[in-house]
Amino acid sequence: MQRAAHGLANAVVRELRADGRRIYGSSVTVLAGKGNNGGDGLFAAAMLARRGMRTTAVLTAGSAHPDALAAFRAAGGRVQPLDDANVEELAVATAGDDVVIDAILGTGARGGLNGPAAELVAALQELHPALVVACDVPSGVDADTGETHWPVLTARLTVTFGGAKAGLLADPGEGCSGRVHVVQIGIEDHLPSPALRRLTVHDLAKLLPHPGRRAQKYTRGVVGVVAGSARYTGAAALSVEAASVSGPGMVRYLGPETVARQVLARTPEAIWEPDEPGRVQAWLLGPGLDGSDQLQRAKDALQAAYDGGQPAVVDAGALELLPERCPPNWILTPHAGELTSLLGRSEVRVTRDDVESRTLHFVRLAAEHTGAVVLLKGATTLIASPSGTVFSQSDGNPWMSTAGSGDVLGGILGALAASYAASGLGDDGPFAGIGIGPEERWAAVAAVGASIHGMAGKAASGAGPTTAAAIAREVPETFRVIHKYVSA
Ligand SMILES: NC(=O)C1=CN([C@@H]2O[C@H](COP(=O)(O)OP(=O)(O)OC[C@H]3O[C@@H](n4cnc5c(N)ncnc54)[C@H](O)[C@@H]3O)[C@@H](O)[C@H]2O)[C@@H](O)CC1
Ligand SMILES: Nc1ncnc2c1ncn2[C@@H]1O[C@H](COP(=O)(O)OP(=O)(O)O)[C@@H](O)[C@H]1O
Ligand SMILES: [K+]
Repeated sequence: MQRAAHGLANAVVRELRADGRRIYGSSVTVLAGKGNNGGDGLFAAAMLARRGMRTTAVLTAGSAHPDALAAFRAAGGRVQPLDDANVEELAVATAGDDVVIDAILGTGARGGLNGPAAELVAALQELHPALVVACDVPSGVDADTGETHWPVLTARLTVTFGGAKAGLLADPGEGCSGRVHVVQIGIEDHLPSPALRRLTVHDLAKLLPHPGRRAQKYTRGVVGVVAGSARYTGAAALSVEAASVSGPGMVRYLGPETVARQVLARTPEAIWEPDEPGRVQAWLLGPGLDGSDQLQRAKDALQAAYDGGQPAVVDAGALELLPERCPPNWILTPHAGELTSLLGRSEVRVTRDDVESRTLHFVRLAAEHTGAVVLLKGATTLIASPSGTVFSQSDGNPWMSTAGSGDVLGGILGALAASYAASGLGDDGPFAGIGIGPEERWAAVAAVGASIHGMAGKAASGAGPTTAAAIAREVPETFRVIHKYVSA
């Protein structure tokens, strides 16, 4: 507990300094529940009091961790028990402080806040405190799932102990957590492996395909794309362009001539295949499909992938064409609405709101039911392997929620699938090197793609508007940025 509290207090100090604030004389209120989470918060506040901060503890449950409360009092902290009568007054006083530490509930929570604690948090959230730091997990967020019991005080920073909890890496929990800082407290070897894995840029540097000296276009992977239609020409143009800049040996485009002309005007490197495609190592099927001819091409390609054992990235309209059970090297890329329909195909009746409030649960369920890798798009992208492993990538920014952004993601994924299919995902390769087992490698490939898409989008946006085309144009530079981390 001392290590956790120390890590929390240090993080508060760093955050204040980064804001250009002095530590001595600044004010902090810790909202402390009765369990060990409150104990961590009180010990941390005691350390901050000893550094000259004005500290208040609002006890949300009447009692508090006895040793931590004693340490807090001994350090000169002021104690305020919360009750029905003083909620408003304490909310206003707390919102005026330089820092609020949320230490009401941690991993021992059952359900969310209620009573005066819920009222206090709801009132504080409205008052927008300057800096909220959550202790271990924002109170009300389920640490194991990211499911959220409102109200929750949105944190700028969550200081968590031992390892990043799944609830901090899956929406809606991630949306309440801000940046996540992990403090090692010496119990790491005894913890089970984390339920969610997030690839870092160092992981990406190890995993990205890199052409060998004697590479030629067929050994680098050929991706076949069935996308777009007379109505949605842009989906074809964007997905082919994105595939083409994501490092395959070649892109073959299948579609009507009118669309192909526009695709080739943008990406002259692509090959148009009116109907019978040449050899491909992986497929991208679905963005912007419309009309019976394009749907038929997608069906034929899906069948070819099934018969030939090739990976297929299946998006948008092509999600309707899936067999009951997919091969494990297929990557389905629904957004929350499409996941709702996908689950409906296996008699799981849910709404989009259900999916958005339980992202981890439903992405896992979809992978289990379809047998494929399922990549659920959103601010945080979750990628579930049918074997049960889930990756979580959150590298983009909200400006990326723009028409065609998903088509670009499809192109990146199709190209990566072709590259890895051509080079193999062998047992002694880089995936094994970072502890990714054979049954979770296609999910890792999808996580690599989601991460590249996010990084490219963030670079294209800076902190302002961007377009899908601009995201695609940033992909080669994103590869170069990642390669700088090789052996770093
Ligand atoms: N497990 C460990 O090894 C470590 C745990 N630590 C801290 O301990 C925390 C977990 O502590 P606890 O197990 O005491 O649990 P919590 O501090 O999360 O809270 C549990 C207490 O709150 C009550 N409670 C549960 N749900 C409630 C609700 N909805 N409304 C009001 N009260 C509720 C429980 O009856 C219990 O008394 C972690 O989050 C972390 O901050 C750290 O000190 C480091 C080590
Ligand atoms: N708030 C957000 N922050 C970051 N990325 C986002 C956000 N919202 C959506 N995205 C990403 O943008 C893309 C949108 O894809 P999609 O929903 O298929 O849109 P479209 O069909 O218009 O291309 C996905 O990759 C998704 O992860
Ligand atoms: K907390």
